[in-house]
Amino acid sequence: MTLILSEVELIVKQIVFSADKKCTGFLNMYELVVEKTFAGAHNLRAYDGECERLHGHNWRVEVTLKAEKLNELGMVMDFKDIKKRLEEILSRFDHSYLNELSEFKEENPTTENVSKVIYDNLSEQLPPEIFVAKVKTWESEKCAAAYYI
Ligand SMILES: Nc1nc2c(c(=O)[nH]1)N=C([C@H](O)[C@H](O)COP(=O)(O)OP(=O)(O)OP(=O)(O)O)CN2
Repeated sequence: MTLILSEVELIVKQIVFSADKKCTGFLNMYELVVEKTFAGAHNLRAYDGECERLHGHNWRVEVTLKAEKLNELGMVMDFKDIKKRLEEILSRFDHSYLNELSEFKEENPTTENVSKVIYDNLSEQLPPEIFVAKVKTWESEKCAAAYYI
């Protein structure tokens, strides 16, 4: 039952997206994935355990874009372009103490929140025909959290 409900929810979201962005269909999409890394320190406020203390990670960020149509070059978006935008966003995070950034003054810089901040930042920059389907951030080789439509 849970699976069926989440599938319905996904389809409804895609229909809403299609209506918002004036796309005609929602089943056949192109997908583009790029990946970048950064090194950043953080501590999780109010966390009952060692993660409350200052520590660092080599984070890996995977961004998935989707579009219904390709541009005149046959691309969702040039890899160079999306990588540059992602790099610009991550340049603020790289070699920084994430808790000190404005985005994480109130919210804890968890992997979930890091993904959401990147998702929101990128979404603001993209033209309406391209959307950020998912941002998945890896805090370590085995732990990741994603924010997605
Ligand atoms: N849902 C989340 N859980 C945790 C997050 C998070 O961002 N989202 N973050 C942490 C801490 O940052 C912690 O440093 C990472 O925890 P963990 O993966 O357990 O790291 P370890 O290096 O201690 O892993 P081991 O496999 O135990 O060596 C915690 N939870």
